[in-house]
Amino acid sequence: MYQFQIKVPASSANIGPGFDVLGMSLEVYMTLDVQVGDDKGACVLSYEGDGANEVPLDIHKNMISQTALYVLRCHDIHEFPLAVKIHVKNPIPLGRGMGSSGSAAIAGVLLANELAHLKLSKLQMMDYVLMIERHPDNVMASMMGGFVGSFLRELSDVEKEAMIPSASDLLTNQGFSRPPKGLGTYAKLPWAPELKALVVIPQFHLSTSKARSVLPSSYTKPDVIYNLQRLALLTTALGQTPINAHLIHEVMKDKVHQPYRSQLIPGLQTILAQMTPESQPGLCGICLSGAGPTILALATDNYEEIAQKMLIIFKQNNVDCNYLVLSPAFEGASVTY
Ligand SMILES: Nc1ncnc2c1ncn2[C@@H]1O[C@H](COP(=O)(O)OP(=O)(O)O)[C@@H](O)[C@H]1O
Ligand SMILES: N[C@@H](CCOP(=O)(O)O)C(=O)O
Repeated sequence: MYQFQIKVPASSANIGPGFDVLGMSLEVYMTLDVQVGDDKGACVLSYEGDGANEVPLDIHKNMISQTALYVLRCHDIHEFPLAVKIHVKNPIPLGRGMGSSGSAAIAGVLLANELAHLKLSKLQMMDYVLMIERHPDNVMASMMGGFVGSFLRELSDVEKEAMIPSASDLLTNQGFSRPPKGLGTYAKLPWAPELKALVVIPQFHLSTSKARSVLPSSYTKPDVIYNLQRLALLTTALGQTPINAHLIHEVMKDKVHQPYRSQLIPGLQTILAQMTPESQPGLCGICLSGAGPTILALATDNYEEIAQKMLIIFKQNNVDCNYLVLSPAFEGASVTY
């Protein structure tokens, strides 16, 4: 018998104008305590934490084990190689824009990699993660750690066919294809040590698929230019000391996803309009975290005061929230024996 622990941080993706491009890992960790037996046998899942009442424990329905089984199938292995007990502790809130599904997919790929001794590198494992999550920003940050920019490789027509089965078909084994190799490329970006992430987490779920369904299929040239100009400066502005709060506030503005998603998040527009470095000393930039409804405020001080102001605006919109002040999880996902 042997045991190991998988640890995967949460994430906050997009960071304003970097839709599907930028992400930061957050030091809230989902852990899997894994005990592997000596013989063949069942895979038994147990779970505590956020979503304990809704996350299925059937290995063919749970996203972590489904992802692990998908990776094993890609290596012509059709069940867990040995009996295994997996205890999941998950403090990452589900369906809130803090990357819970991405972290679950990463945990599943790391699990398969260990159980079948696949010896895949983190970047190779990302090919499987990206078949499930399809956008790189949140998962690349959780896997690699820190503040990360990423993109997906352009695919040939043959490779595009591999992407035809939906993630849900791959997970439920209704469809099958292996990932194209080298799908994701990333760079770790500088992060000023005085910057912390204040996440204000509304008490309602918004699935990423619903939040993507309200986005338009095309954008105007001025809106694209607006985001590109800010994105270019943002990648430097968040790494500079001393912090330039006014610059950060301006370059975290977005016209590609937030305006469309505000219909799903009561209070978002007011928060983005009212919360500025002038009105809230210590605040730098503010944006939707991932697909929402969580708000990410980057700040250097006065976290409690900034959070309370946002809680009041959400309350005026009948939304209750809690909040956390977090640093980036610089190490990313890990496995320890
Ligand atoms: N630890 C987990 N174990 C199993 N499934 C999970 C876990 N975390 C997330 N999920 C799945 O991912 C869904 C949420 O994903 P999504 O809508 O993308 O929101 P998020 O912004 O939290 O990633 C959950 O409803 C659940 O199906
Ligand atoms: N770029 C994606 C990021 C989704 O992140 P999540 O944390 O909400 O899963 C998007 O904005 O749709």
